[in-house]
Amino acid sequence: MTSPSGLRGRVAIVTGASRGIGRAVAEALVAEGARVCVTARDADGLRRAAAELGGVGLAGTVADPAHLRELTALALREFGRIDVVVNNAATNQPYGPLMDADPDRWREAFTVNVEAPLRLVQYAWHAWMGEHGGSVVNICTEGAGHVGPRVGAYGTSKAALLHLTRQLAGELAPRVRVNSVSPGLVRTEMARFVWERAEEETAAGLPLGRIGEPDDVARAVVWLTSDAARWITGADLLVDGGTRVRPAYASGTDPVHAALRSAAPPDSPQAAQAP
Ligand SMILES: NC(=O)c1ccc[n+]([C@@H]2O[C@H](COP(=O)([O-])OP(=O)(O)OC[C@H]3O[C@@H](n4cnc5c(N)ncnc54)[C@H](O)[C@@H]3O)[C@@H](O)[C@H]2O)c1
Repeated sequence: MTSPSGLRGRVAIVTGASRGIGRAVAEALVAEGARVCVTARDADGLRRAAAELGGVGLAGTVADPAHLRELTALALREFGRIDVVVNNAATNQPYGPLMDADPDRWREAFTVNVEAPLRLVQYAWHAWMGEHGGSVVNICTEGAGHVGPRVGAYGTSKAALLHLTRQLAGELAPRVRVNSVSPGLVRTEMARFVWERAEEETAAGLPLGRIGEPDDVARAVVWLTSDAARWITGADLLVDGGTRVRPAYASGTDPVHAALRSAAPPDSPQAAQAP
């Protein structure tokens, strides 16, 4: 029987899958009947994850193109096809002000967060997807549009990944769909330094009233890879509890919205008397 998502029997490569969002994505894909080939730097965590997922794993860094080539070869050798690539692994060190940015760390952000996703898609395209089709999801961030303290390299690299997503969507259509998911604050190790300090305030400022869990993001990723999203490419799906509508509906402090709230509705008697 085919699954409604069309993912049963398909094969997915997921990077950064030993924990957090990547792990949840791999679990959700397996729940849909897909087989997974996973990678992460942490060899023990990855071995455990691959075993629990019933998939295969190869520990290493996505910064190394040879590792990505081996990963692609492993998926083909073990499963004979590659239908889905999820570029999830990323580095997010607090880099400090850009005027003091260390060139090596700046390069690291772009190597891991931008170049590695491109390389993996290149290898998967040439090995399988270019001929047989497939779908790619890049994990960006809701924060890519914001200017923030100490995160300039990360934000800039993720903004580049957003554009890479659109560029690839154009170049690889109609064979391969390429989309991105942009999470807000999610309870993972990477963001621990934020949610440990500011979970309550962040949740209070979100229309949906809580920070994200890895599975919230995984469901969106799986949907984008599935046949349900078959006419979607080049899109970015925000999975963020409503961050973009926060000023209007949650904080009530935006002066424009305060003025709008106090203005009379167009069919009220006050509005009719207005000059
Ligand atoms: N957690 C959040 O609030 C949040 C918000 C927006 C975007 N994101 C994005 O979600 C994605 C997943 O982040 P997370 O929060 O689950 O992080 P995490 O730190 O919990 O997990 C990261 C995973 O990536 C792997 N990884 C990191 N660098 C790697 C490398 N060079 N090579 C191979 N594997 C590597 C780690 O081993 C781990 O498995 C990232 O792209 C991140 O930028 C996270």
